[in-house]
Amino acid sequence: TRSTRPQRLLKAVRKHAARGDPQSVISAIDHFCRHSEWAMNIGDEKGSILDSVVSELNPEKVLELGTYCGYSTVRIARLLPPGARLITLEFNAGYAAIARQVIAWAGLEDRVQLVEGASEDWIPRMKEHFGIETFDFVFLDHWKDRYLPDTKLMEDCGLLRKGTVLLADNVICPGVPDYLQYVRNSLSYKSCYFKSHLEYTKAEDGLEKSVFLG
Ligand SMILES: Nc1ncnc2c1ncn2CCCCCNC(=O)c1cc(-c2ccc(F)cc2)cc(O)c1O
Ligand SMILES: [Mg+2]
Repeated sequence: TRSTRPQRLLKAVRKHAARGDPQSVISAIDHFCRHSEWAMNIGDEKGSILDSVVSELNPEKVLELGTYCGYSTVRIARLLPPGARLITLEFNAGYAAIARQVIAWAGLEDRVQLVEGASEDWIPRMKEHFGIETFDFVFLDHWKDRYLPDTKLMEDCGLLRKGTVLLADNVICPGVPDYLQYVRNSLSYKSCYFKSHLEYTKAEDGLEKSVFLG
């Protein structure tokens, strides 16, 4: 049977990236998506904005919603100190299987925990299952109609603290209007928009950075 796009992306990583070298994994995926097949990774342009937010914050506890092939997982994890932990949730078993291998190829498996399942099922279990009190940084890149309900769920589960940063991908394309309206109008968030482009295209997209005020 035909291979899947994530399988072809992993093959390109194995062919062109050096084991244990996260930057070469990032470059191999960006090259594949620009010159072979578009894929819904955050990409290099929005990825640089993600890098700057993570580097400035230096988070210890990170949650990523929506792993896909692990591109943003690698971008974030490569910037974390070895003691820091990144938990990434992926609903699709096929994507998760590829992401595990991409993360391992980058040599970052020691600070990444990939969990298969739906965000709404796992968010309420973060404390008892992973011993997490609160997250310092949350990257939202999963189903666009789950951004808002999952943010409210994280609030209700006490997973956000004064200063926790939420960074949301695709706030223009595909778009998350209900989430944007909430974080931009709620007195519990200080929000700002980073204008950019949809990965590997000229279409507008951007990231919304929202600091939880407690
Ligand atoms: N743990 C969990 N819980 C719930 N859902 C979960 C999950 N884990 C995964 N999912 C399910 C997410 C499926 C992928 C989400 N991302 C997207 O849908 C996405 C789409 C585009 C796009 C833009 C323009 C186009 F023309 C076409 C596509 C770009 C992006 O950067 C995207 O992130
Ligand atoms: Mg995205």
